[in-house]
Amino acid sequence: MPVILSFERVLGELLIARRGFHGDSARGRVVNDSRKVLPGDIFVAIPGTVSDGHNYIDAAIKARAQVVIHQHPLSHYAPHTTYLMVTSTRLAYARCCREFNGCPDRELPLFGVTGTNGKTTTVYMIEHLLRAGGRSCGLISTVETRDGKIVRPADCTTPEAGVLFPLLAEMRRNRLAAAAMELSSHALDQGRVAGTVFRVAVFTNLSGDHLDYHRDMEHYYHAKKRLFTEQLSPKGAAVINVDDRYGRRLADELADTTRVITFGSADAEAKWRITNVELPEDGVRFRLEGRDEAFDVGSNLIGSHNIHNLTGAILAVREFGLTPEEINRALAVKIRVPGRLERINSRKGYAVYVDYAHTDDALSNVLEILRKITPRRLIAVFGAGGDRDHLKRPRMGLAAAEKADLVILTSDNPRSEEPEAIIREIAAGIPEGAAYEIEPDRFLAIRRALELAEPGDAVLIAGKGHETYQEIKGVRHPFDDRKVVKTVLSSLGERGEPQP
Ligand SMILES: CC(=O)N[C@H]1[C@@H](OP(=O)(O)OP(=O)(O)OC[C@H]2O[C@@H](n3ccc(=O)[nH]c3=O)[C@H](O)[C@@H]2O)O[C@H](CO)[C@@H](O)[C@@H]1O[C@H](C)C(=O)N[C@@H](C)C(=O)N[C@H](CCC(=O)O)C(=O)O
Ligand SMILES: Nc1ncnc2c1ncn2[C@@H]1O[C@H](COP(=O)(O)OP(=O)(O)OP(=O)(O)O)[C@@H](O)[C@H]1O
Ligand SMILES: N[C@H](CCC[C@H](N)C(=O)O)C(=O)O
Ligand SMILES: [Mg+2]
Repeated sequence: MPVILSFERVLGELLIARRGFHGDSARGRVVNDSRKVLPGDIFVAIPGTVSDGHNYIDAAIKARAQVVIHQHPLSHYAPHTTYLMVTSTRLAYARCCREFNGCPDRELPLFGVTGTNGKTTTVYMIEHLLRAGGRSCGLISTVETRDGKIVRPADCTTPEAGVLFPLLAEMRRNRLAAAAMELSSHALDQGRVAGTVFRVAVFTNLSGDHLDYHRDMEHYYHAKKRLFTEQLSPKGAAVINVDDRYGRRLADELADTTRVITFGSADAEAKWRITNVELPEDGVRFRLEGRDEAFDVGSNLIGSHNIHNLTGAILAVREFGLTPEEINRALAVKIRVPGRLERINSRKGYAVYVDYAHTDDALSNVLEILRKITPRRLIAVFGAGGDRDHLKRPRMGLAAAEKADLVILTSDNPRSEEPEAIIREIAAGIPEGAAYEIEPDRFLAIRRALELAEPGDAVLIAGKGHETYQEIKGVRHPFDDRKVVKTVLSSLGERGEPQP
């Protein structure tokens, strides 16, 4: 019967095994996919959501893996191979990736942001504030990663450990002062950042999403909470939005163990309160009041949700020593978050907004914001991702029908599902009598909305934001809402300019 080893013991064994391989210590990468194994690699067998890495151990050995890390006893053991059994191969994998990349988080202060909505926006704000304040900052986000030299489009929100730690190590080699990264609930649940220490952790909010994966809100909440209970430095700070009910709960549950910095609206019980809110058409203005200090904030980003995102970012960078003066200087420079309320004007006099709202909460929020600044009708075009949370679909239908004058349901990465079936699930939430149309072809849906729009109207095209593809049956076809809008506007002779 194999013995379960502690991680420290595993590391010790790995260092010996790596030295032993042809005397070449550079060999021995940690790999969790048998298809990527090269001679001398360490293969980690991870039980996944689709298959189980334990089924691929023979394939990994055939590809000449030198070491196998597993968590279940095996039916047979090959000669000339070192087997290490641990309680969780997922955690061992992340911790090995971290160690083999020199534990970059020891010298690179990390800002982690989690929550259902607002993560990307908040990490962009943190990066902006730090950079404008003279501190270079790496970025790991749903849109792209930036390591200080190279900007790469992102494949996911939080990369798996085998991609993440080399990226953080590169940031450290590039002498960045800090890094801001998004933590998805999947990443936290799967321990993609196990062992990593964060300087500041920000909680934006929690609402219904990803219940296909987490089963219920309680599991979803606990996945998010791990950032604060398992990954935050004892000297670090938790910045929490207590206008959100899960945020209030998190702040309460952390109060005895963690330095918690709460923020919320004027009447919230919070260390920092948001007052004097102004929501003009071209940005936001508000005052942030602490116990003994206050400062006035202004930004080009529109919408009350961005007041919360900005506050989270501001309180995070204050932990890094930025002063209110530095923060205000930085905010005087425009912030741009790709695909988040990006506005394109038509010559005819209506506005088009491309946004990444893909939950009912986000849709409802964004439509409320547009309602305040739109003189006439609101037209919303959106769909819902295939092979993802089904429960949010009817709620998205309801939220949009309640807040928009006309809804056009279309496709948004149907993946392996039938587009019409997804649309039917969204439509099931639309109340009787609400105005809606169905056009599964997203290009035609956008064209239909722009043809219907009159001067003074606003068209919201939601769900894809920065994305540049439409994924149908495993194939990603080029599709960028922003480009499609411009193409359609040109074809209608109404091409306007994007608003800065
Ligand atoms: C549900 C989920 O998170 N899945 C992720 C997870 O896959 P998994 O562990 O379930 O892997 P699996 O396919 O069951 O395979 C199990 C193991 O066998 C190995 N294997 C498999 C086949 C083979 O021939 N040989 C082999 O060794 C695999 O490499 C894996 O280690 O780990 C994989 C590698 O790390 C990820 O690519 C994969 O992301 C999939 C593509 C995905 O769609 N993830 C989404 C849901 C996601 O993570 N999204 C969040 C954002 C959500 C948000 O917006 O809030 C993100 O952080 O991006
Ligand atoms: N604080 C917020 N509260 C509610 N809605 C928000 C908030 N911030 C952003 N949104 C809405 O959610 C959309 C997605 O925002 P963002 O990309 O910042 O979120 P995210 O948490 O990174 O999402 P993802 O889980 O896809 O990575 C925005 O386009 C906007 O419509
Ligand atoms: N980043 C989120 C939202 C994607 C929204 C939509 N465009 C989709 O592809 O489902 C996710 O992975 O769930
Ligand atoms: Mg994101």
